[in-house]
Amino acid sequence: MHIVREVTDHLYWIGVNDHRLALFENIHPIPEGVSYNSYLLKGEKNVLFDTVDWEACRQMMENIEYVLDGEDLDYIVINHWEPDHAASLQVVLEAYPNAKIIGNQKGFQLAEQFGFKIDEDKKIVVNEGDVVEVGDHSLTFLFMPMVHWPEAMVTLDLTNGALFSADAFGSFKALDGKLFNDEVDYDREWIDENRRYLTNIVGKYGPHIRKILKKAAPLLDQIKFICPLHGLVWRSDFGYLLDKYEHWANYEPEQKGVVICYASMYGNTEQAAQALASKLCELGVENVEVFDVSNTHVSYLISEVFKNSHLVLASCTYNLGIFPVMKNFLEDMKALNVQNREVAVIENGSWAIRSGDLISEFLDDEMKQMTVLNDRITIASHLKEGQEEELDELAKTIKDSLRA
Ligand SMILES: Cc1cc2nc3c(=O)[nH]c(=O)nc-3n(C[C@H](O)[C@H](O)[C@H](O)COP(=O)(O)O)c2cc1C
Repeated sequence: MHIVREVTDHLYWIGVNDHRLALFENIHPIPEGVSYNSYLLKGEKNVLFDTVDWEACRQMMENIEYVLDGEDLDYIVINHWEPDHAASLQVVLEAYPNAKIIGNQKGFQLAEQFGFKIDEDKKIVVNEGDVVEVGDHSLTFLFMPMVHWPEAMVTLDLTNGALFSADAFGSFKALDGKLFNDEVDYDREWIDENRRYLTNIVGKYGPHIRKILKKAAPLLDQIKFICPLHGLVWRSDFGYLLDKYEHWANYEPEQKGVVICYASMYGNTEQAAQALASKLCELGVENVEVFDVSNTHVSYLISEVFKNSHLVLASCTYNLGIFPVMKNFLEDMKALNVQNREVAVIENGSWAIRSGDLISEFLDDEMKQMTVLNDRITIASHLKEGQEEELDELAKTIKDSLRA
């Protein structure tokens, strides 16, 4: 049975939802699933835009067959050769051997590396800005290297205004029947999974995202649909989405808020984190969130850090080092280029307390523009009664800094 939705006249979403995959890229949990989007234009020439993960191939093939309704496939545009989008290409080619493949030079190199067998006379190699006529539609191409692979490009159908944006503007979360951004309450139901996808997968490439946003700006008037390879199709409210991307790509927080992340074995560091959270809330600070680093997948922590302006790192000492899960979180922040945040540190230890110094050194030496607030709290095993004042001071410092 086909599962197809119309994007606009003659253009169909023929993608597939996946609720079975536990870990996207075998690393990021996706409890709400993911969609692999593929699109089919049925016109004077029939054009397929990207394919789907191997896992989802059978459903996509049924969808293609239904839309083509006995006609042949003329072209396949591959914007991105990552296997969750290109893996099913070989099967499509076997079913529709006359189809020509439109891609860029780097993409075809990758295709060869991944073992695709594509006849030379089937390849149409495009350069940035080329216009290719496919029947009554004209396609043009913008390259967006490292968002998030080197060959990635977007294709704009100049005839109907559909931008096939590859992984840009993509999101975790299965569509489950919905297709358009205006069919959901995006800010409530989708933005967190969108942010988690973007920040963890292409967070590192903020400057590259800025470049493609700049390149695409003059074309904005012509874009009527943004069709990413994961998540919803956008047909309204582009400003909302672009604003979010501007923040993420510039490493600017979306809101004033405090993310308290603690790493604790016996609960004493945790107690300090919770006490600080309660004091902040009592002072009227909004957007306070607390996370146990041991029990929260790091992709959620990264997403929260991109969203908020302030971070509290509370860690016990472990073999003269930072507690391993906290160290991993720091390394991940560094790898994803997190920067420009205000940070407070709480340390704990029972005989040689080192975690505070080490966290501060990491923030100063390994990351960019991370401002460490002065009032570090040091706990010798368990918070002493007299330390309440220190917590009050820290809460006040954070509040003042949020106001600045
Ligand atoms: C394997 C292991 C290594 C530790 N290494 C250190 C250390 O190097 N320096 C130190 O002061 N405390 C060390 N500790 C003790 C804890 O950091 C300390 O008891 C701390 O108060 C625990 O905080 P928590 O209650 O939040 O887990 C270690 C504990 C364990 C189990």
